Amino acid sequence: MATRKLFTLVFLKRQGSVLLGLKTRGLGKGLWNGFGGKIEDGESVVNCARRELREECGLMASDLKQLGVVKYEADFEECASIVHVFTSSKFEGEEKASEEMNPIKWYKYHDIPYMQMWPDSVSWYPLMLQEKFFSAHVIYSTESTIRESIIQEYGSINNALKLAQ
Ligand SMILES: Nc1[nH]c(=O)nc2c1ncn2[C@H]1C[C@H](O)[C@@H](COP(=O)(O)OP(=O)(O)OP(=O)(O)O)O1
Repeated sequence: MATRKLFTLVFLKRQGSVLLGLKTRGLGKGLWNGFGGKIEDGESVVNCARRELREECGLMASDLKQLGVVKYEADFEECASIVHVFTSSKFEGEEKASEEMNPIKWYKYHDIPYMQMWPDSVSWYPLMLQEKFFSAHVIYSTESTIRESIIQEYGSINNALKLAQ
């Protein structure tokens, strides 16, 4: 079986806005995104989501809910990436930028800067913003060109999780 890298990605929501950060380094540098990163050995998916959120924007979420799974493949890479997507609208702590995400900013849903984000974001953010359960399977042919994208909406997270198996 091809190797896979596992990630989390968290979106905090407040009154029609979502908190995004500008990534300063590594994968997705220079692009706005939610908060997340690689799942460490022995770490549960939800604990990774909590940890990365706190590390990258200073906030702690008390009701993280998994909405979806995004699977990324690329014609020029052996390894697939599985991203577990969460949301929360209950959080506390001191909101602050970090070394990895700077600045951080609340964006109204209609003002999300899709032109400065991963090209696949626009295809599944609408489901995520509406709190729908979903899966997205995205295949890139170059770093900025999507060759194929299959987005599906479900009644529960269980079907979406099949993409992570
Ligand atoms: N095509 C894509 N579209 C998207 O919206 N998010 C993506 C994506 N590919 C990866 N991501 C997300 C997953 C994850 O939340 C983040 C990348 O995580 P990183 O590589 O920064 O992980 P870490 O924070 O563990 O890294 P370091 O601390 O720098 O080692 O970007």
